[in-house]
Amino acid sequence: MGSETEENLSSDAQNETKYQNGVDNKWARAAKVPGVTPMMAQFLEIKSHYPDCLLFYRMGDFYELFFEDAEKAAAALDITLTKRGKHDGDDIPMCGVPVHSSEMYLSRLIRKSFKVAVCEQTEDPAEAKKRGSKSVVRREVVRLVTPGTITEENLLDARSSNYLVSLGRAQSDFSLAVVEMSTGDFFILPTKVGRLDADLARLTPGELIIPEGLMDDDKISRALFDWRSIISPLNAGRFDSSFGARRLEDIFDVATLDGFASLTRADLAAAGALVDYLDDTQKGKMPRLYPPKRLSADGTMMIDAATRKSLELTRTQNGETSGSLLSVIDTTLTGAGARLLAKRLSAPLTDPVRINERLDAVEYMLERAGLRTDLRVALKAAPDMERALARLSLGRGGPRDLMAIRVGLEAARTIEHYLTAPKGALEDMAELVADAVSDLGEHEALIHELERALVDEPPLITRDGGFIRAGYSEALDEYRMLKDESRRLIAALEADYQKLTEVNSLKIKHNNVIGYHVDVTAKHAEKLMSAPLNESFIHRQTLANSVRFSTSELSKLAGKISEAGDRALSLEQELFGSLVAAVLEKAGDISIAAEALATLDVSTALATLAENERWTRPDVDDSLAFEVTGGRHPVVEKALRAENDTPFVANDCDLGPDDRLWLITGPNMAGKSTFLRQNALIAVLAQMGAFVPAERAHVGVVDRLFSRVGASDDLAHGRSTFMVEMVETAAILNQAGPRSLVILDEIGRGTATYDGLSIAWAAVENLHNINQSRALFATHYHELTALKETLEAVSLRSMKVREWKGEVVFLHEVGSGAADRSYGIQVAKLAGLPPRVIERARQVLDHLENSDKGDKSTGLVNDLPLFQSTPSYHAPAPSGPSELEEKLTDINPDQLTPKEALDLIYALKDMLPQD
Ligand SMILES: Nc1ncnc2c1ncn2[C@@H]1O[C@H](COP(=O)(O)OP(=O)(O)OP(=O)(O)O)[C@@H](O)[C@H]1O
Repeated sequence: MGSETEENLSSDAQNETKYQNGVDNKWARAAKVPGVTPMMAQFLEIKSHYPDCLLFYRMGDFYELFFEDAEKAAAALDITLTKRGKHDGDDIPMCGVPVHSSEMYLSRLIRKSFKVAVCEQTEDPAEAKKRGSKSVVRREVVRLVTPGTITEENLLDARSSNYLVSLGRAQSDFSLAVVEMSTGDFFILPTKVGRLDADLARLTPGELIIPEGLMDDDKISRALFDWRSIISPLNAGRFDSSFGARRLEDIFDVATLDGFASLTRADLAAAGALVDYLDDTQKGKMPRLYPPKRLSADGTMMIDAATRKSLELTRTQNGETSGSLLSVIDTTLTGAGARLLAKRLSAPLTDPVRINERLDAVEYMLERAGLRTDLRVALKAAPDMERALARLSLGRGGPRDLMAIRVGLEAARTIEHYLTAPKGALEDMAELVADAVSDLGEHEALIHELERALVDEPPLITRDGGFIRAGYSEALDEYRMLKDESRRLIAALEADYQKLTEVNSLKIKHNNVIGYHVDVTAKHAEKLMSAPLNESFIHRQTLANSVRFSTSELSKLAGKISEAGDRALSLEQELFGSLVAAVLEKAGDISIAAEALATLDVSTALATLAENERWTRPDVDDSLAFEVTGGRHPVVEKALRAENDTPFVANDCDLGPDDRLWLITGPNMAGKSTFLRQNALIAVLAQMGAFVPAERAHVGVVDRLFSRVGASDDLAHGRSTFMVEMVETAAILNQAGPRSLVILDEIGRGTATYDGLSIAWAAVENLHNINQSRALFATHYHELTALKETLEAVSLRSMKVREWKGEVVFLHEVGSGAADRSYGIQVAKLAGLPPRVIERARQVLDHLENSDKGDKSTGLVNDLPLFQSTPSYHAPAPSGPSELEEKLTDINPDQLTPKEALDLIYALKDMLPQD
């Protein structure tokens, strides 16, 4: 395809969607080019409806991709790009993936945010032939696979949620509708442009659908900037609120939505478009959805994207899960439990009552070690019922999904027994645990049915049968017996034929091409091909070492076997259908039980964590206290332990009304950032309902948490380090209130000293007087400590260090008062800056500290010309080859054995000056 067409193509693809009536895009036009083959015309016609998807076009055992789809997929999957035929004079690029391993390729494409339209052959090629020799087999897109709508076990991460989110708008109101297709969770989160980024950061969706044209609004486009790679713009007509209301009424089969939480127009716009998109991608097979819950944004701690990133709640700054807070606290045993824990961590609560309910459940488990061990053994065996159920309801489930339900319900039964069996258990049970017990429910009939029906280790898919247990269906047993019986008859026939032909090596064999046949070696073939045996034995095939025959008796028997096999298979599939129906009938109760298991998993996991790590229950209330005794940073503590078993130094933090703004000074590497972050993490942990890494903690609920700890360039946004820092600081100073907790680390350091100091100064004043938040402010500007005189709630703290033989030793202890010096040069020395640079820096520092007026740096140049003052830092001129150099000259590397070479390296190292 020429480059001119290429250009038209991309703009076409963006502007056109399949929802326009009568598609007229480059694909539709290409289908009409003279000379296009019927197959290519069909491909182009189908592709014209899915311009923004890669079209997996089924051809036999492969999905083929053509044109730019092929180029994109070949690059993304690292597979060979070839060509097939020509279109309008140009080669058609092509690549293909085998159907049997297509899931692996799909998962790679989905991870790279592609969408795939799966186009299958929907008629038998023989049928197509009847319409004429040139007719093409009918094909249809049966499913759109998009990052937010996958349900397959191997495409999903078992331990994290995969949300599909839709953004609806009605004038200035915004709403996010959220579905997790793999579990049926459906909720609505009202939002505002200002908190859109924070809300999305809380959800980290796999895919975000928005009305086309929304990004034209500058503010919205800025808020959505970080999410651009997962956005699918859809025709704005699909975000109409009255259309949305009708869609929801249809799906939930209700005449009015009044029974649901009252939904605003923005909610309906978002939810309607979401449901419509699901319907569309699943080609009418709607997943089972719970009625939407409307979450109140007020019920959770607001944490913006920058804060989440800086605190590394669920991912580290590099995007990895390992090393995040979640990775350290996650000791859950089930996928659903892990997902629930991540959800709680992403949305800590602000209502002390609800927080304490969660804490009660953790404490309940903590106090009962024996019970907890039993529960954890049972939980470990519990499969992911939520996801199995979703696959079954979409018609994508298999026998193992039924098995997952059975085993999951059995685990629920065992767990319920453990929880309720002890005497008096119900009386002092924590409320959430008691709720979970009642939610586990009673599923005896279904368990029993599935136990009777399924073999112990069923196959993944239904295609080949073999998953129904003998004894479950008389008819099935009979077909199976017939099949076995016929097999026995075949064995008998083989013996008969051996006798008849007097060929003892004669065998009856089976293969997929010619089915059952008589097989003899070439040596005996002649006998069977001559009279009288040739009357019964009909020659089929001659191979190098054997010759194959069929007989009418054998064909009859084979027919019986295959008939019995077919009947058995279709009966098994029928039985599968009824079992799925029986499960789906109880879907609501099963989901509730699955959720209860997840809650218990989280409570027991957090209790286990608390016990192992010596974490304590925080006091959480409505006060404005933030009082932590002996607090630790869970991730740094774990890293120190793993590295060299260094103990973590615990520190207190008390942001009472008179001391609500701590100004912390101290050298680099002394542990300021760690201290700041650990207090933010303690607030998050406490409010998600977990125990905290401290001896004691009293947390008055925090409504918004802000953290600006270190910054880096944001090249994608075209922002320098300083700009990023200022944008984030602006967000804090504009939004934080008296109930907020603010963590600010070294703001203003990315610019000229006085500018930076002035900004930091003004920021502290603003935080103290206007925002009045509880705040930890770490700085290198010792000048700021003067603010203590004018701002009454400012408290000065410093990281303690000790000097020892000119070196600085970090104690990692937070003490009162300001730091006496910054020790920057000592730290630089530790980092390995050359001694001459360190010495020179000391001179410069002395000079700066001693000159107190005028332009210090001009004075510096005059007083301390660099090269005049540093000759002694050059290494003394060598007077001849050193011992080391001599030794090196003597070495002949080619004559050394590896062992000698190693010894030599040790010897050379020993010769280095011992300084
Ligand atoms: N309380 C502590 N107990 C033990 N080790 C600690 C403690 N706090 C910090 N450390 C160790 O010190 C290192 C530096 O800590 P941190 O990054 O918090 O220092 P900083 O003062 O913020 O430095 P900078 O100003 O250079 O960012 C940590 O990586 C950790 O290994």
